[in-house]
Amino acid sequence: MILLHITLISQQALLLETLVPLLKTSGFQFSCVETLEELIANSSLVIYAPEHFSEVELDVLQKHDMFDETEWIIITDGKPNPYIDKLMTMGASYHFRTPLDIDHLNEVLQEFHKEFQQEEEQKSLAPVTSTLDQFGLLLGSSPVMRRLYRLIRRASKTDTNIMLVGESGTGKELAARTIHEQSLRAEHPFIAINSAALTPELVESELFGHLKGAFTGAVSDREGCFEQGNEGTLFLDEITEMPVDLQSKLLRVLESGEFKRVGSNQVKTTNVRIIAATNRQPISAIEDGFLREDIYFRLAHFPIQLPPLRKRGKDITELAQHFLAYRNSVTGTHKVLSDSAMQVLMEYTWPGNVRELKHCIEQAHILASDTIGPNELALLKPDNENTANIEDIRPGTPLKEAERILILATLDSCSGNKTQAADQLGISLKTLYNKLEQYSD
Ligand SMILES: Nc1ncnc2c1ncn2[C@@H]1O[C@H](COP(=O)(O)OP(=O)(O)OP(=O)(O)O)[C@@H](O)[C@H]1O
Repeated sequence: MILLHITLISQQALLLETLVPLLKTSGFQFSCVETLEELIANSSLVIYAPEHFSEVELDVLQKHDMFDETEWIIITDGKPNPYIDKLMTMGASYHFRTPLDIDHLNEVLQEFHKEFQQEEEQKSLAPVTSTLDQFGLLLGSSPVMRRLYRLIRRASKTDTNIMLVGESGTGKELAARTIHEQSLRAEHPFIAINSAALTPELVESELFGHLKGAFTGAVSDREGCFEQGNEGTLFLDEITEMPVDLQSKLLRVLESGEFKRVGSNQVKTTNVRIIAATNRQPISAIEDGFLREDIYFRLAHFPIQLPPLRKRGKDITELAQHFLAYRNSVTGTHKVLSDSAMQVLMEYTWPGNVRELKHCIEQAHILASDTIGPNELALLKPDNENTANIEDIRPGTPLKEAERILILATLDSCSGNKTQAADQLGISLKTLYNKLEQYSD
């Protein structure tokens, strides 16, 4: 049996009297200490009931990254305290106020116990291709990823709309699928739509469907995502690229659950959960006119930030090992990464995040005979043909090749931000997507 540990930190006699019997029978291994400093490592869950909570305690928690691997339940007398608010934004799970609702607390403990146990069981079943933790479809063991897993776990239990914010290639779609698969809607469809990859007319018809003859090319009636995804989850990727007038229509559906197919007057109803994603920071997208403020507030009950790969420390090399192990298993090879290649991977800034890393390893696996060294990390080499070197454009360079180099170089100078690159190049985001797709073939 897996033993999970819970620690209570409190010096309050009355509270101890109520809590100790509950915790002793909660299924966790239990210990009780008086101060934060005495907290032992490897508790899965901590219940912290400080008499006073000030900047000093907050500092201790922050300094030791105490939220990275442990779930925290805070108990206070409920008086307003800005440091407690900060604590909650740092990743504490629950805040209970005295007098305690013991039944609710017990429910929460049982939920955590079940979740932890499932996690441990999954870990022991996982194939040993790497040492990375996996949560749903996401891989990564870094503190920032663990925090993300916690947020996702909490979000999955609710039915509110969600906004995922993160650079391109950080795994927003994987996160959305994970939330869906862990939610009560898991048995129903997950429908993904990328607003940037469609023309404004098509986005509307994709979302709401259309009647035959509603526009040129509408040769038959068609269901949109809101109908197909009824009872399920609708993933709206690149929401900030959706035309603003369409965002108003979307807002109406979010408020009323009602919509009309393009070309129809018949009102239909839908029950979908929206998970929207963007690689722009929402507040600046609102300021720049790319996102309606009201839609942001509708969607951002639960804003979740996905960390860029460069902030994920050792995840970089472990993900590289994971992608390599996968290629090895598919092709029956045993190729390895050299230490110097690992060093190069750690030093690179990864503007394209995990997607870029995956492609880089896949390509290196093809190029290397046994050992992948810095030379095989093709995407990172400045003189490689895949790298866009603007000096390579000369009179006589084939137009298509010049265009490819220019597009990739612009994307590189915008740190992988496609919207910004498309703006600078004077082309639509849709065109940029299409071009990049051609280059990846
Ligand atoms: N944490 C992760 N673990 C494993 N694979 C990942 C992770 N994050 C991203 N990937 C891989 O990287 C690629 C891009 O992921 P995904 O499409 O989810 O990113 P995104 O943030 O939605 O990108 P974009 O904004 O460009 O649409 C996929 O191949 C995915 O499998």
